[in-house]
Amino acid sequence: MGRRAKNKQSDPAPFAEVQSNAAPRPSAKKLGKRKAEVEDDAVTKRPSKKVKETQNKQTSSKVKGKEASKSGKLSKSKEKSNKPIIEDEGGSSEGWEDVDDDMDLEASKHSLFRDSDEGESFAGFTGDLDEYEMDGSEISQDDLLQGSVQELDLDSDEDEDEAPTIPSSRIKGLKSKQWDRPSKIIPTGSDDSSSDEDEEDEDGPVTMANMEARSRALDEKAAREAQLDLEEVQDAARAGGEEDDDFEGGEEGEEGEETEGFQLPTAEEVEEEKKVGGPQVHVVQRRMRECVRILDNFKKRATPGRSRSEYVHQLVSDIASYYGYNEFLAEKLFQLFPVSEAIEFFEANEVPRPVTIRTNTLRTRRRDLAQALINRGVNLEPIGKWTNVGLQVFESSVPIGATPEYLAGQYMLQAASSFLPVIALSPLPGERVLDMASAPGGKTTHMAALMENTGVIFANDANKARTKSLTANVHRLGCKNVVVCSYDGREFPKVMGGFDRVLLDAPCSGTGVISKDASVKTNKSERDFTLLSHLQKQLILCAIDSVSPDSKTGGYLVYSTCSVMVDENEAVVDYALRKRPNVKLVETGLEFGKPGYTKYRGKTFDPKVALTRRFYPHVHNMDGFYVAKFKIEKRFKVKPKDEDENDGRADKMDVDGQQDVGFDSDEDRPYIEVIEPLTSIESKRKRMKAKGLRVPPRTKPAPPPVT
Ligand SMILES: C[S@@+](CC[C@H](N)C(=O)[O-])C[C@H]1O[C@@H](n2cnc3c(N)ncnc32)[C@H](O)[C@@H]1O
Repeated sequence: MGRRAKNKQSDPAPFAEVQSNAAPRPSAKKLGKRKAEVEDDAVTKRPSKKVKETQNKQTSSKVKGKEASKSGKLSKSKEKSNKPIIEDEGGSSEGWEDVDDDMDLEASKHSLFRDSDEGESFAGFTGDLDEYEMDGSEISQDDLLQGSVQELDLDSDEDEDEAPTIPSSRIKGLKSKQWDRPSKIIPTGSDDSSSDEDEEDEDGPVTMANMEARSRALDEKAAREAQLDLEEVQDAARAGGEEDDDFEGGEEGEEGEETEGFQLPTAEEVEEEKKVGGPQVHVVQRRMRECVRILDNFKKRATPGRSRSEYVHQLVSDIASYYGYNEFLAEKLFQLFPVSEAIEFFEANEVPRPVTIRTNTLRTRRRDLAQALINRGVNLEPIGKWTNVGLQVFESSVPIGATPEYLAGQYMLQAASSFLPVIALSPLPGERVLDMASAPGGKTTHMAALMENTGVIFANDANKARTKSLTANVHRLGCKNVVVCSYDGREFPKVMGGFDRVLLDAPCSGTGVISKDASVKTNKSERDFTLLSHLQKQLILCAIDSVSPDSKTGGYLVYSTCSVMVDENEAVVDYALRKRPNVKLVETGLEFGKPGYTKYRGKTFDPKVALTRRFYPHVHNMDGFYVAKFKIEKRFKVKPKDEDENDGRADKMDVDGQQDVGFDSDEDRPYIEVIEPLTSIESKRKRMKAKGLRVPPRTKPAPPPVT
């Protein structure tokens, strides 16, 4: 069983849905882990709006299957529709006998499956820094070189190469509100224009000819449902259940607003709760609702004498126990959002994201792939307008990770968010590209397709074991312009430089992919974030220095993570801007995403950091992700500026200046101290030996850095 499957969570209903009079439970320590179990007991009540919409969506989902069935495509496979879409490698291939070759392919010739190249790839990784037993000061150099990369396993595990699995809840129970209907992978409230109210789903079979219209109608419906969901969550969070009718009154005229009936627990009560193993679930749920409601309008709703931080503290503590996070991480994530949005984020992490695939345009066209998969009984549709290679899979009677098309390399199983950095980088045919942390190759193979198998991509990953799956994917997808290598990214550009474009899809905490790997909820500590941010800062400087400012066609770096943490994103980007005055941030070219923070908890970043993009599960229905794009210019000499005048930043591109741009400021020292030993001749010799390369004689000086 894959890691994803192991970490799979059931899909509990939003806390707001569980009535506060649910049957009391004796103890609720580790509530998060037992949440689903608890909810079985709890009386659930869905707001009427929700019920209606849910019925619609279920109908719609069924209708899709019915349509396909009518067209003769799913007649047998429908019976098997409860089978997993994707099975572990070696999973069965049953369902293939359902293939119907009679589909009128001509009908598909026009319409939505425009061919093109974009998007791809899989989502991030999640590393477990706890496995890396090191204590800051006692790290040996070799540990830092190899341990930090390989033992940390700073890689995403929800990879397309590893027998893709879908949590069974996606297929069987249809519990997930986001899964059991075609929820759209786009920003909510997007630019969908057209049209008719409720286009009927039952008016005929799905064909390639009518699929675009159908798809649009479903998208619209999904957008409406998403909006209703959002409103519902917000209402529930604010109003705290139907008994709290005071919220409807709005902000005005609430003078005598009801605050009675809920009091924060006293220290003694908290102690009592602890003694009996923690609070009961319904107590936690009610307290969370009340805290959200009060924090939403603290002045009017708080109990006199209680501070805002007391409510926040209680809410964070309850979030941690309810959703199963450690308190440190619950608080760090909570701080990212306004109060009720934070709840939406935590809720979204309980729900799996849609299954998506990327067409490999080196092997096929999207419409042909869609047709082939429809013929096999796969229910799918294009992801959204922002990608012309992505398909979202709703249900399938065959394992999506083992179809003949998959094995023939016609597609990659990839999270929609992983398409984004490659779209932002937009490598061109004939270019020289570095993918600095590339395994298992979702983004590498996407880039190879955009480059039409020309030029060259150096696909590097420090973890040698992971380069095996990278190589396998490169072969399966027919990428002929890829050279796989395994260096610590911090050795670039000394290993090689002069790239037109570089992608640094950095090792990160995986806080954007908690729905795929729930272990992140409990295995991250403050020290992990410090170490990761440190590594990311080292890597980004090396990535910048690997780009050729003289590139005729490019000169770009894209930095991405599957983390939502500011320390791993904006703080790293801002650091790079300060350390390398020859780079500037540019538009990512992505049509959606929230702007990066320019101010966060007392820190101020370069205003241009707003050009970077954040993606969230609760907003975009995709994994949490971050994308920044830099243009690298020539390294002119710069004149140091008066610290006071310029916030310590060098005056960029002042050719009359004196001081070269470099690493050698005091601020860099802690980073250099780690890098330097790693690039010493001796450790280089060791690494070369380990790789089976010929080691140069000891007298030979190390090659000069490539600039
Ligand atoms: C987020 S994953 C990359 C996913 C990949 N870009 C894809 O789309 O398939 C991060 C990768 O960074 C690698 N890594 C960790 N530390 C590294 C380092 N110092 N240098 C290069 N790669 C590193 C991990 O082995 C992991 O494969």
